[in-house]
Parts: sequence; C-alpha cells; structure tokens
Amino acid sequence: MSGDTCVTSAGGATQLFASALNFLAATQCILPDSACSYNDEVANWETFDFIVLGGGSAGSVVANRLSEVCDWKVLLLEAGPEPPLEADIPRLYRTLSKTKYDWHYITKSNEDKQQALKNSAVPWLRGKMLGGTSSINAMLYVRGSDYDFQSWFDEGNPSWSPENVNYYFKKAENLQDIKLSTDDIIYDTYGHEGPLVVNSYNTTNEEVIQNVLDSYDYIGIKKVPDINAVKFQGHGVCGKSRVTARNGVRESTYRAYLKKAQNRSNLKIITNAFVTKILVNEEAKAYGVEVDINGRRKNVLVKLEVILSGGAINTPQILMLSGIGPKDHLLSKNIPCIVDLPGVGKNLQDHLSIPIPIYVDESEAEDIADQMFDVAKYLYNKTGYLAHVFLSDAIAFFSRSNEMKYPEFQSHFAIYRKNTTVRQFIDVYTDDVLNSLIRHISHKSLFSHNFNVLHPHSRGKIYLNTSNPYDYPIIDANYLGDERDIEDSVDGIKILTKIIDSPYYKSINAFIPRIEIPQCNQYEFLSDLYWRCYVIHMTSTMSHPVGTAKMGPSSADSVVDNLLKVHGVRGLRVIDASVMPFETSGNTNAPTIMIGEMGSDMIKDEYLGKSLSEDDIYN
Ligand SMILES: Cc1cc2nc3c(=O)[nH]c(=O)nc-3n(C[C@H](O)[C@H](O)[C@H](O)COP(=O)(O)OP(=O)(O)OC[C@H]3O[C@@H](n4cnc5c(N)ncnc54)[C@H](O)[C@@H]3O)c2cc1C
Repeated sequence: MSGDTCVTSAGGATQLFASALNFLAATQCILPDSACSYNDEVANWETFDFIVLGGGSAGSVVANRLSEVCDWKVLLLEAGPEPPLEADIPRLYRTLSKTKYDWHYITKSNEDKQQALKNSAVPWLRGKMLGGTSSINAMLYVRGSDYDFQSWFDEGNPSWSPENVNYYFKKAENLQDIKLSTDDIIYDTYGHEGPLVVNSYNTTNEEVIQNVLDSYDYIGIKKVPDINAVKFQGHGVCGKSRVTARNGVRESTYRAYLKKAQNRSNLKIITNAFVTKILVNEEAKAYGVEVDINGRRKNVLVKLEVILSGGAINTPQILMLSGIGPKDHLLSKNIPCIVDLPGVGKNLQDHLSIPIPIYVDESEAEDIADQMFDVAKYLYNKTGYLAHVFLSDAIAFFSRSNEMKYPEFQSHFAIYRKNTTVRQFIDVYTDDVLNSLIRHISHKSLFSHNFNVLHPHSRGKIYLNTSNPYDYPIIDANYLGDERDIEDSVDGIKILTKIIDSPYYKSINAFIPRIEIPQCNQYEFLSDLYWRCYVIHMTSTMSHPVGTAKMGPSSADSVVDNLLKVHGVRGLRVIDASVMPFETSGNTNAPTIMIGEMGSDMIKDEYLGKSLSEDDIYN
C-alpha cells in the first residue's frame, strides 16, 4: 500500500460551493494528511486468516481491531475508493451524493403513498468508499437509549445488555470537548482513550440554536447539557448533539480506525474491490470470497472467518448471492440454496423523516461574500460554516406520555437563511411540492424541523432483482405499511408544532406554511386530517436502514446469533447495522461502531481466549 500522495476532489460540487472547492483543491496539501491510494495487491487464491468485506462504519473498526493481533493476516475489501476531500470538510458532504462515492440506491415506488416524492420513491444515499456511510453522513453522535439495548437483550441476545453495550461505546470513544469534560457526569459517560474522536462542532449558529433549544424546553422537552449523558425523562430532552468531528474535520471510521492501522504489515486494504459472493462449500463453511478488483475476478481464501460488513442493503444481497437466504426466492433466481435462512433481507426498518417547515423573520441573509470569508476561516482554523453540516447540532427526543422510558420521536433542526439555496437539500420532492415548500425563502428564513418516528412498526424487505451481483437489489421499504406509523406521526407532529407558540418563535413571527399537495388540498389546514395526509405523502428517510440480517436465537426469523455468526454457516459473521433487531432511539452510526467493537472482541475471545480487560463482559 502506498500512502504518500494527496487526496483528490470528487469534482461533483454544486454551484454554491464550486469556487470554494476550487480554492480548497488548490490548497489541498495543507488540509489534513491522507493516504491516497490503496494499491496493495492480492494474489488469486491468496489465503488470509480473516477477510473483512466492506470498509464502512463497522468494517473499518473490525479491520483495525483484528489486525491488532500481529499473528493474524487480515484482508479488507472495499468496493469504493478512498474518500475525497469533500468527505473531510463537513459542509461539503452533500456534494458527494450521486457521485462514484455513493451507491445511489432508490426504494421501490410506493403505490398509493409518498405521492409528494418524485416517482413516489426515496433515494437512499450510502457511502461507497473507505469509511462507508460514516464518510458521507451528518456526523451526529447519538448512542440511543438503554431501552433499545434491553430490547435487543430481551429478544434472546444475552451479550447485548445495556451494560455491555455501554462498555463498547466507551471503548470506541475519545471525548475531546474540554469544556464538557469538566462536568463529572458527562466525563464519566464517555470513553477517553478510544480511537474515535467525539466532540462538539467548532462552529454553530449558537444564538439561534440556544433559542430553539429554549423553545423546545418551553413545550416540555427539557434542555440538557448532553444528550448521551442523561436518561430519557418526562416528555423529552433536547440539547446540542455531540458529533464525530476532530477539530472541524470529519471523523469517519476511515480516519479514526483505518488510517491508524494502514501501516500494519498484517493488514491489506484493497479499494475498488467489489465482492461478488462469499464462497461457501457443501458443508456450509465459508472458505473465501470472489471479488472483482478493477475488473479482474479473483478468489481469495480464508482460514478462520469471513466478516460481512456491507451495510443494511449490500449485506443481505451478498448473502443471497452466496446461496444463503430464503430458499424459494434463491431458487427463483437460479441460485442454489446452501442454507435456507428465511430472515435474510427481511425486518428492514428505517426512521421516518417528515419535514416540518417553519418560516421566520430571522437575521440578515448570508451572501456569497460571507461564504467566501468562511472558506478563509476554515482554512485558517477549521471554523466557519464549512465546519458543520447543513443539519444543526440541535436535536430533541420526545414522547407522547411522561410515563415513557424511551423517546418515540426525534426532531432535527436545519436553518436555511433567506435567499439561500435550499433546493439541493430537499430535492426528493416533486417540483410543485418543492416550490411550495420554499416559496417564502426570498424574504424569510426557513427553520426546518425534521420530524422522525424512531420506532416504526412497518417492516420492509430487500430481495434480489436478478442473480447478477452488479444488478441492484430491490428495496421495498414499506414506509407507513402499518397504519400505526401514520397515527404516531400525526400525534408527534402535533406535539412538535406547539413550538411556534413559544416566546422566541412568536417574537420572530413564526408560521407553518401550507404545502400544496394535490391529495391534501381538500383538508382544513393543520387539522388532523391535513397532517395525516401530509404524513402519508411527505414521508421520506432519515437514512437509518437496519435489521436486514437480524440478530436473534432462531434461524426461523433471524440471520445471525448472539455472537453475530450466521445461523447454519461456519466461518461467517455479519458485523454492521443490518444485525440490529430493532432501530435505536436516534442516529445509527454510533451504535454501528459499537457493534464493530463488540463483534471484534467476540472474535478475539473465540480464537485467543478472554481478550477483555474486565472479566465476563459478555456472556
Ligand atoms: C446522508 C446520511 C446521513 C446520516 N447521518 C447520520 C448521522 O448524522 N449520525 C448517525 O449516527 N448516523 C447517520 N447516518 C447513518 C449511519 O451513517 C449508518 O447507519 C452507518 O454508517 C451504517 O454503517 P454500516 O457499517 O452498516 O454500513 P456502511 O457504513 O454503509 O458500510 C458498508 C461498506 O461496505 C461496502 N460494500 C458494500 N457492498 C460491497 C461489496 N459487494 N464489496 C465490497 N464492499 C462493499 C460499502 O461500499 C461501504 O463502504 C446517516 C446516513 C446517511 C446516508
């Protein structure tokens, strides 16, 4: 592997950032160091102790942790390249959408719902590069609640108790916000010696953010100093989120885990390596993988295990292509079934996202000169608007009753200043709906509260279109397939929209605009029926798909066991977001990294004996 050239730019920047990018590209060598090409060679039929398939949020963790053992020869195969410059600079991440760094998946059209979306389908951004989706995500660092992991445990997964899970969150973390560390509770919550820097943004719209948090507080969603350090209480909690940022630069798992391991002689990292199937023999033992590296097919062999970390879409696809999945479905695609596992690709869950636009009279518009000044600020000390993503770090979690032990809903918050470009951030909607959404932006600022349902009842599925590994699988997200998700959304939106009666929102003349959706125009504005219709047609994704290789004790409905081993197959584990039996109460990157940490220790434990510093940390 050579690692001494500089990062490149995706060249896919939108007009808004084009001049900034050119400037940055010209000065890229003063940006954070980066290895540029992973041109390790792998020979046909070469043998490794472990092959990790997919270098994303979880796969990067696993590749690092396994290669800590000098005697193990580890191979990481990643379909995409090294991340470009735009992945490092938080604000530019959206420019990677629909480039070679994104798988650009899209869900199957929903026949009678989601009519406000183009083709009634939802684009699913997924990172295709080292760091995977952690190189393209919004960087919010949210662990989820103890309730989530207790429900994984109660599902028959004894290693995943809240206590064990918290141990692995801490193992990953390295809290860097010095101010926060002076609070004992916050200090004790986080880990301080892990590879993953958890911090606060260098820059936020502090005044607005505090006003918005105070407004949540006013409607009963209590403002707290740190979201991860409190137990969910009352009607809800809100605060500034921690983020995966290291002094203004994205902290992907590529940066946190892979770059630190890249010089180990026992780790080979191969990019542009697209795995077409796992080789499984008749005794149901995984013995290697078939991979396409820059157009050349190779077989690579494994002594101990293949670790599948392809993410919630590709993991079930690869399992099915390898003969592991629902027998009837595999046979219908002319794939011999080696292990009949009906759960592969099922149990797909995603957090719903429904934009709640609120127009306000707020502050002056940003002009292009301000933005160019911010470019200079970023180059100087990694502050300015390039240092944070378009979603702010103000987040809120809430429930309908104060008896709840966990949040049912989440709200993200984004500010679009008057006369700025909004279109690119919400371009999933049809032109008419989008025009209606942004129609006041020329003279008002838009406060967009992204409303999320955290524990949807609907379940979707992923299945093969064909047996050709290069054909995308079909994503049937089944949003709102369960009527309860519509009712829950309406209830949650009615709680959230009370915010416009808070003193701050009143002081800035806040109002919710009616969105022109033909199917909803018959309903009285802001009535239950209007919101119901709005939910049915405006629901999109929070980009948190999980569950398609569910962890659980029974091969009838789950894919991996408590130790993440694929049921009925030897030498094969899944370690990524697809193993989550249920969605967590928040963004899914932190829990996926935690899964990477615990999964790695499970492997070490199996082959090396107890590897943990605390006895019996998992059963
Ligand atoms: C736009 C967006 C914003 C988000 N924002 C946040 C946020 O702010 N906070 C948060 O917590 N979560 C966020 N998420 C979600 C979070 O990032 C994901 O849940 C998490 O990254 C999933 O990790 P993973 O390891 O399961 O998959 P990934 O990180 O997607 O990794 C899978 C890897 O496998 C590779 N791969 C797949 N198939 C193959 C193959 N056949 N051969 C070789 N390699 C292959 C892929 O290229 C990829 O690198 C966001 C997601 C998106 C899309």
